[in-house]
Amino acid sequence: MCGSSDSDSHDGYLTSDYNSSNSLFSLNNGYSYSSASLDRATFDCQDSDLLGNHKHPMLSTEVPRFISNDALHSPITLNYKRDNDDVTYTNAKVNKFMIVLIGLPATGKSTISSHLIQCLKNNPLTNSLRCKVFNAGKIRRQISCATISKPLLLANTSSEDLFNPKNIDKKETYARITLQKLFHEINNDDCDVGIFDATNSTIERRRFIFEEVCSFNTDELSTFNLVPIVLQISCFNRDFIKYNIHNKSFNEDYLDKPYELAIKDFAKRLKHYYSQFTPFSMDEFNQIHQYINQHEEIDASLFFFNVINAGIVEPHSLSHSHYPSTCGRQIRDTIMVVENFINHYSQMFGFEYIESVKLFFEKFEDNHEETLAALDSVVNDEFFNDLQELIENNGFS
Ligand SMILES: Nc1ncnc2c1ncn2[C@@H]1O[C@H](COP(=O)(O)OP(=O)(O)O)[C@@H](O)[C@H]1O
Ligand SMILES: O=P(O)(O)OC[C@H]1O[C@@](CO)(OP(=O)(O)O)[C@@H](O)[C@@H]1O
Repeated sequence: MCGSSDSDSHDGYLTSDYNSSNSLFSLNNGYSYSSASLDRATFDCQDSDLLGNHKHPMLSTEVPRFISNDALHSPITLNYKRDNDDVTYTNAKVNKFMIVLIGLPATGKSTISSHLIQCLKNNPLTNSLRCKVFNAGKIRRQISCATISKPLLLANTSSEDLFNPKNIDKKETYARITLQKLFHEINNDDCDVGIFDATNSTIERRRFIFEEVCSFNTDELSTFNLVPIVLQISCFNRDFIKYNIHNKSFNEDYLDKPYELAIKDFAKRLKHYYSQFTPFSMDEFNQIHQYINQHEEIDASLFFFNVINAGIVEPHSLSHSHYPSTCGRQIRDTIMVVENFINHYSQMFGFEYIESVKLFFEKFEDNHEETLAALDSVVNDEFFNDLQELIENNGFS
């Protein structure tokens, strides 16, 4: 066990000075932002042994050959007939789903979201659900590009750096706008599964999100009930991280930047995130569940899944599901499909990804291109040791 322990902070969570009138989601005031109290809650680190895996890159392990190409390419579907007449209601409201992603930058959150959507679309139980990703980075770029018409201005000073913890308020604003967009589209019945794609890397952020979910669900004017699913994406393998950083240097933030500058900037961003990140734990799950039950005055549903190292680390012991006592078929079906996706992620998508990583490094070693040398010079052992130290200083080892 690691991380601080402070029993008062449990109360801080449960007695946040939050109310529906200062909610982000308010049908009467669609553009207000709440200021939830940000007391730090207790964190009981149950995943600490996993974080230690940095020291043992797993790429040397052969990708299992028993997986056929078919299994790699076609998402597994369940032989289970959907009963279209069975619509689940909670508090007389129709259920919709919100997937709250958690994970450091470049762990694969956006990629795995698109895989999940593919899987939901391919399953007869869930293919009628309209899924949409709400990406905080995309919203940030839309807003900042509209004002400065550039992909991302690289910061020269810490006060210019959006990802420096000093500037957390700016970053929170983009996240809130993104969340607001998700609630708005759910409420307008434009979407049935909203994926909130952001790092959601602090307990404070997650507390805010769940306060908003409660506010949405208890708002008399809203017609829908949101069923929250936490999906934590972790990546501890150094080769995976390095490959992902390389790919991140081509995203919209860096379109107009030279490769080396992009790599350096993204590496700096990662360090900021490692210094603040708190993984989601069962302790936090229980606190959130208790909070939702109290505020919604029902036996609320809450689900928690993990994808670790592209699914090659078995996450079963970390996942947790709380089905409400009167759980309808639609919730059970949807969760079953999500659970199936998680449990078979490596076969469906993970091994193919690992093949790409292996190919990348093989090519990299055979033909050490000048531009890629920049990757080695920035994302090296020293960098990984710094990340390890940052996360340890943050209370995890
Ligand atoms: N599971 C995965 N399958 C395929 N590619 C992946 C996977 N995870 C990461 N990647 C690669 O890493 C890059 C960064 O992943 P991304 O999904 O953008 O991470 P995040 O959303 O967590 O910042 C992607 O562009 C992709 O090339
Ligand atoms: O506000 P948080 O939760 O950090 O998440 C949003 C941030 O995550 C990032 C992290 O790199 O997402 P993305 O890579 O998907 O664009 C930033 O672009 C974005 O501003």
